[in-house]
Amino acid sequence: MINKKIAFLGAGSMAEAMISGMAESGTIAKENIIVTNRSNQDRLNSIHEKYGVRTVLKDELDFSEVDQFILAMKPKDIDAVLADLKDKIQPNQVLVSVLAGISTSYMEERLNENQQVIRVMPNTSSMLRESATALCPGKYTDMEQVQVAKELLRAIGEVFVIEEDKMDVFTGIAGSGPAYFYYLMEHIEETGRAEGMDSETLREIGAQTLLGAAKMMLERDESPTELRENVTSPNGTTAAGLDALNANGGGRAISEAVKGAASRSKELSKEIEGLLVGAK
Ligand SMILES: NC(=O)C1=CN([C@@H]2O[C@H](COP(=O)(O)OP(=O)(O)OC[C@H]3O[C@@H](n4cnc5c(N)ncnc54)[C@H](O)[C@@H]3O)[C@@H](O)[C@H]2O)C=CC1
Ligand SMILES: O=C(O)[C@@H]1CCC=N1
Repeated sequence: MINKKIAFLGAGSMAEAMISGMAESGTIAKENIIVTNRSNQDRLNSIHEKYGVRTVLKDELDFSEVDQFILAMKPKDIDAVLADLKDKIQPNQVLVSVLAGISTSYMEERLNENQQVIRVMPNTSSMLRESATALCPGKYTDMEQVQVAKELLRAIGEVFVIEEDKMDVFTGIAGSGPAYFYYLMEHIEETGRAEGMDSETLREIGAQTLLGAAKMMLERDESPTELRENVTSPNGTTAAGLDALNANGGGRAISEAVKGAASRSKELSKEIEGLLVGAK
């Protein structure tokens, strides 16, 4: 068990997914997880009741007791948060950000010299401890603190330490990725319903198919291409399905989804840095 205290700044859906996974994992004691937001006490009460973690409004947080802060607000709120944190956070404390598009250097430049920061990209499967999470440390972050963050994040799934210049594409693949699979399922369910099947059964069938394919990719040595070929009998049903996918731009649509999300991640950084006209 990790004997550190962490504080979430922001208690929205991503924070809740992480809190839920961490609270269940036994990696960190629930009383060492503190959750804050600006003003929504009802939301904090609900998180406390569901997960047994400590909750306080942000202005009531005792900063001195926290080892790692986890920033989990929207990217547009980052400047206000960093300005507020600058003189409160101590050199031995670490700022871990899950914000899409916010670079480690952006945070470092707005905090005191040599501040330890870590950029992370989880996904909402954190809730079931099945996230694919990326991590990259800033320039001044101790390896020991990186290890602590890694161990904590392992409580919510698999952790990949990557170069920061890969963070945008990682966001496009894994941060946003669950949404693509849900979208796929929405269409599968819709098609099955049109053929008279009920939604509940379809959900189970679709999810089990996805889970089986995911496990095949993780546990077998074959590449996705080989696995696909094994399903595809000559002149059979899969070949017909794949032909329809190709004819309708299925492969291209998937690539474009990843590229679109990655490019939005880049764009978010520019908007925040005020380099883009019409920034919000
Ligand atoms: N939702 C997702 O699947 C993922 C989200 N992220 C990142 O997580 C962040 C949060 O996203 P969501 O949870 O979806 O947003 P959300 O809107 O559900 O939650 C944001 C929360 O932050 C709070 N907040 C804003 N300013 C604050 C401050 N100064 N101090 C404390 N709390 C503050 C808001 O009241 C709100 O509760 C975003 O930056 C996003 O890029 C990263 C990976 C996946
Ligand atoms: O949609 C977003 O911007 C966030 C970041 C990755 C997933 N959700």
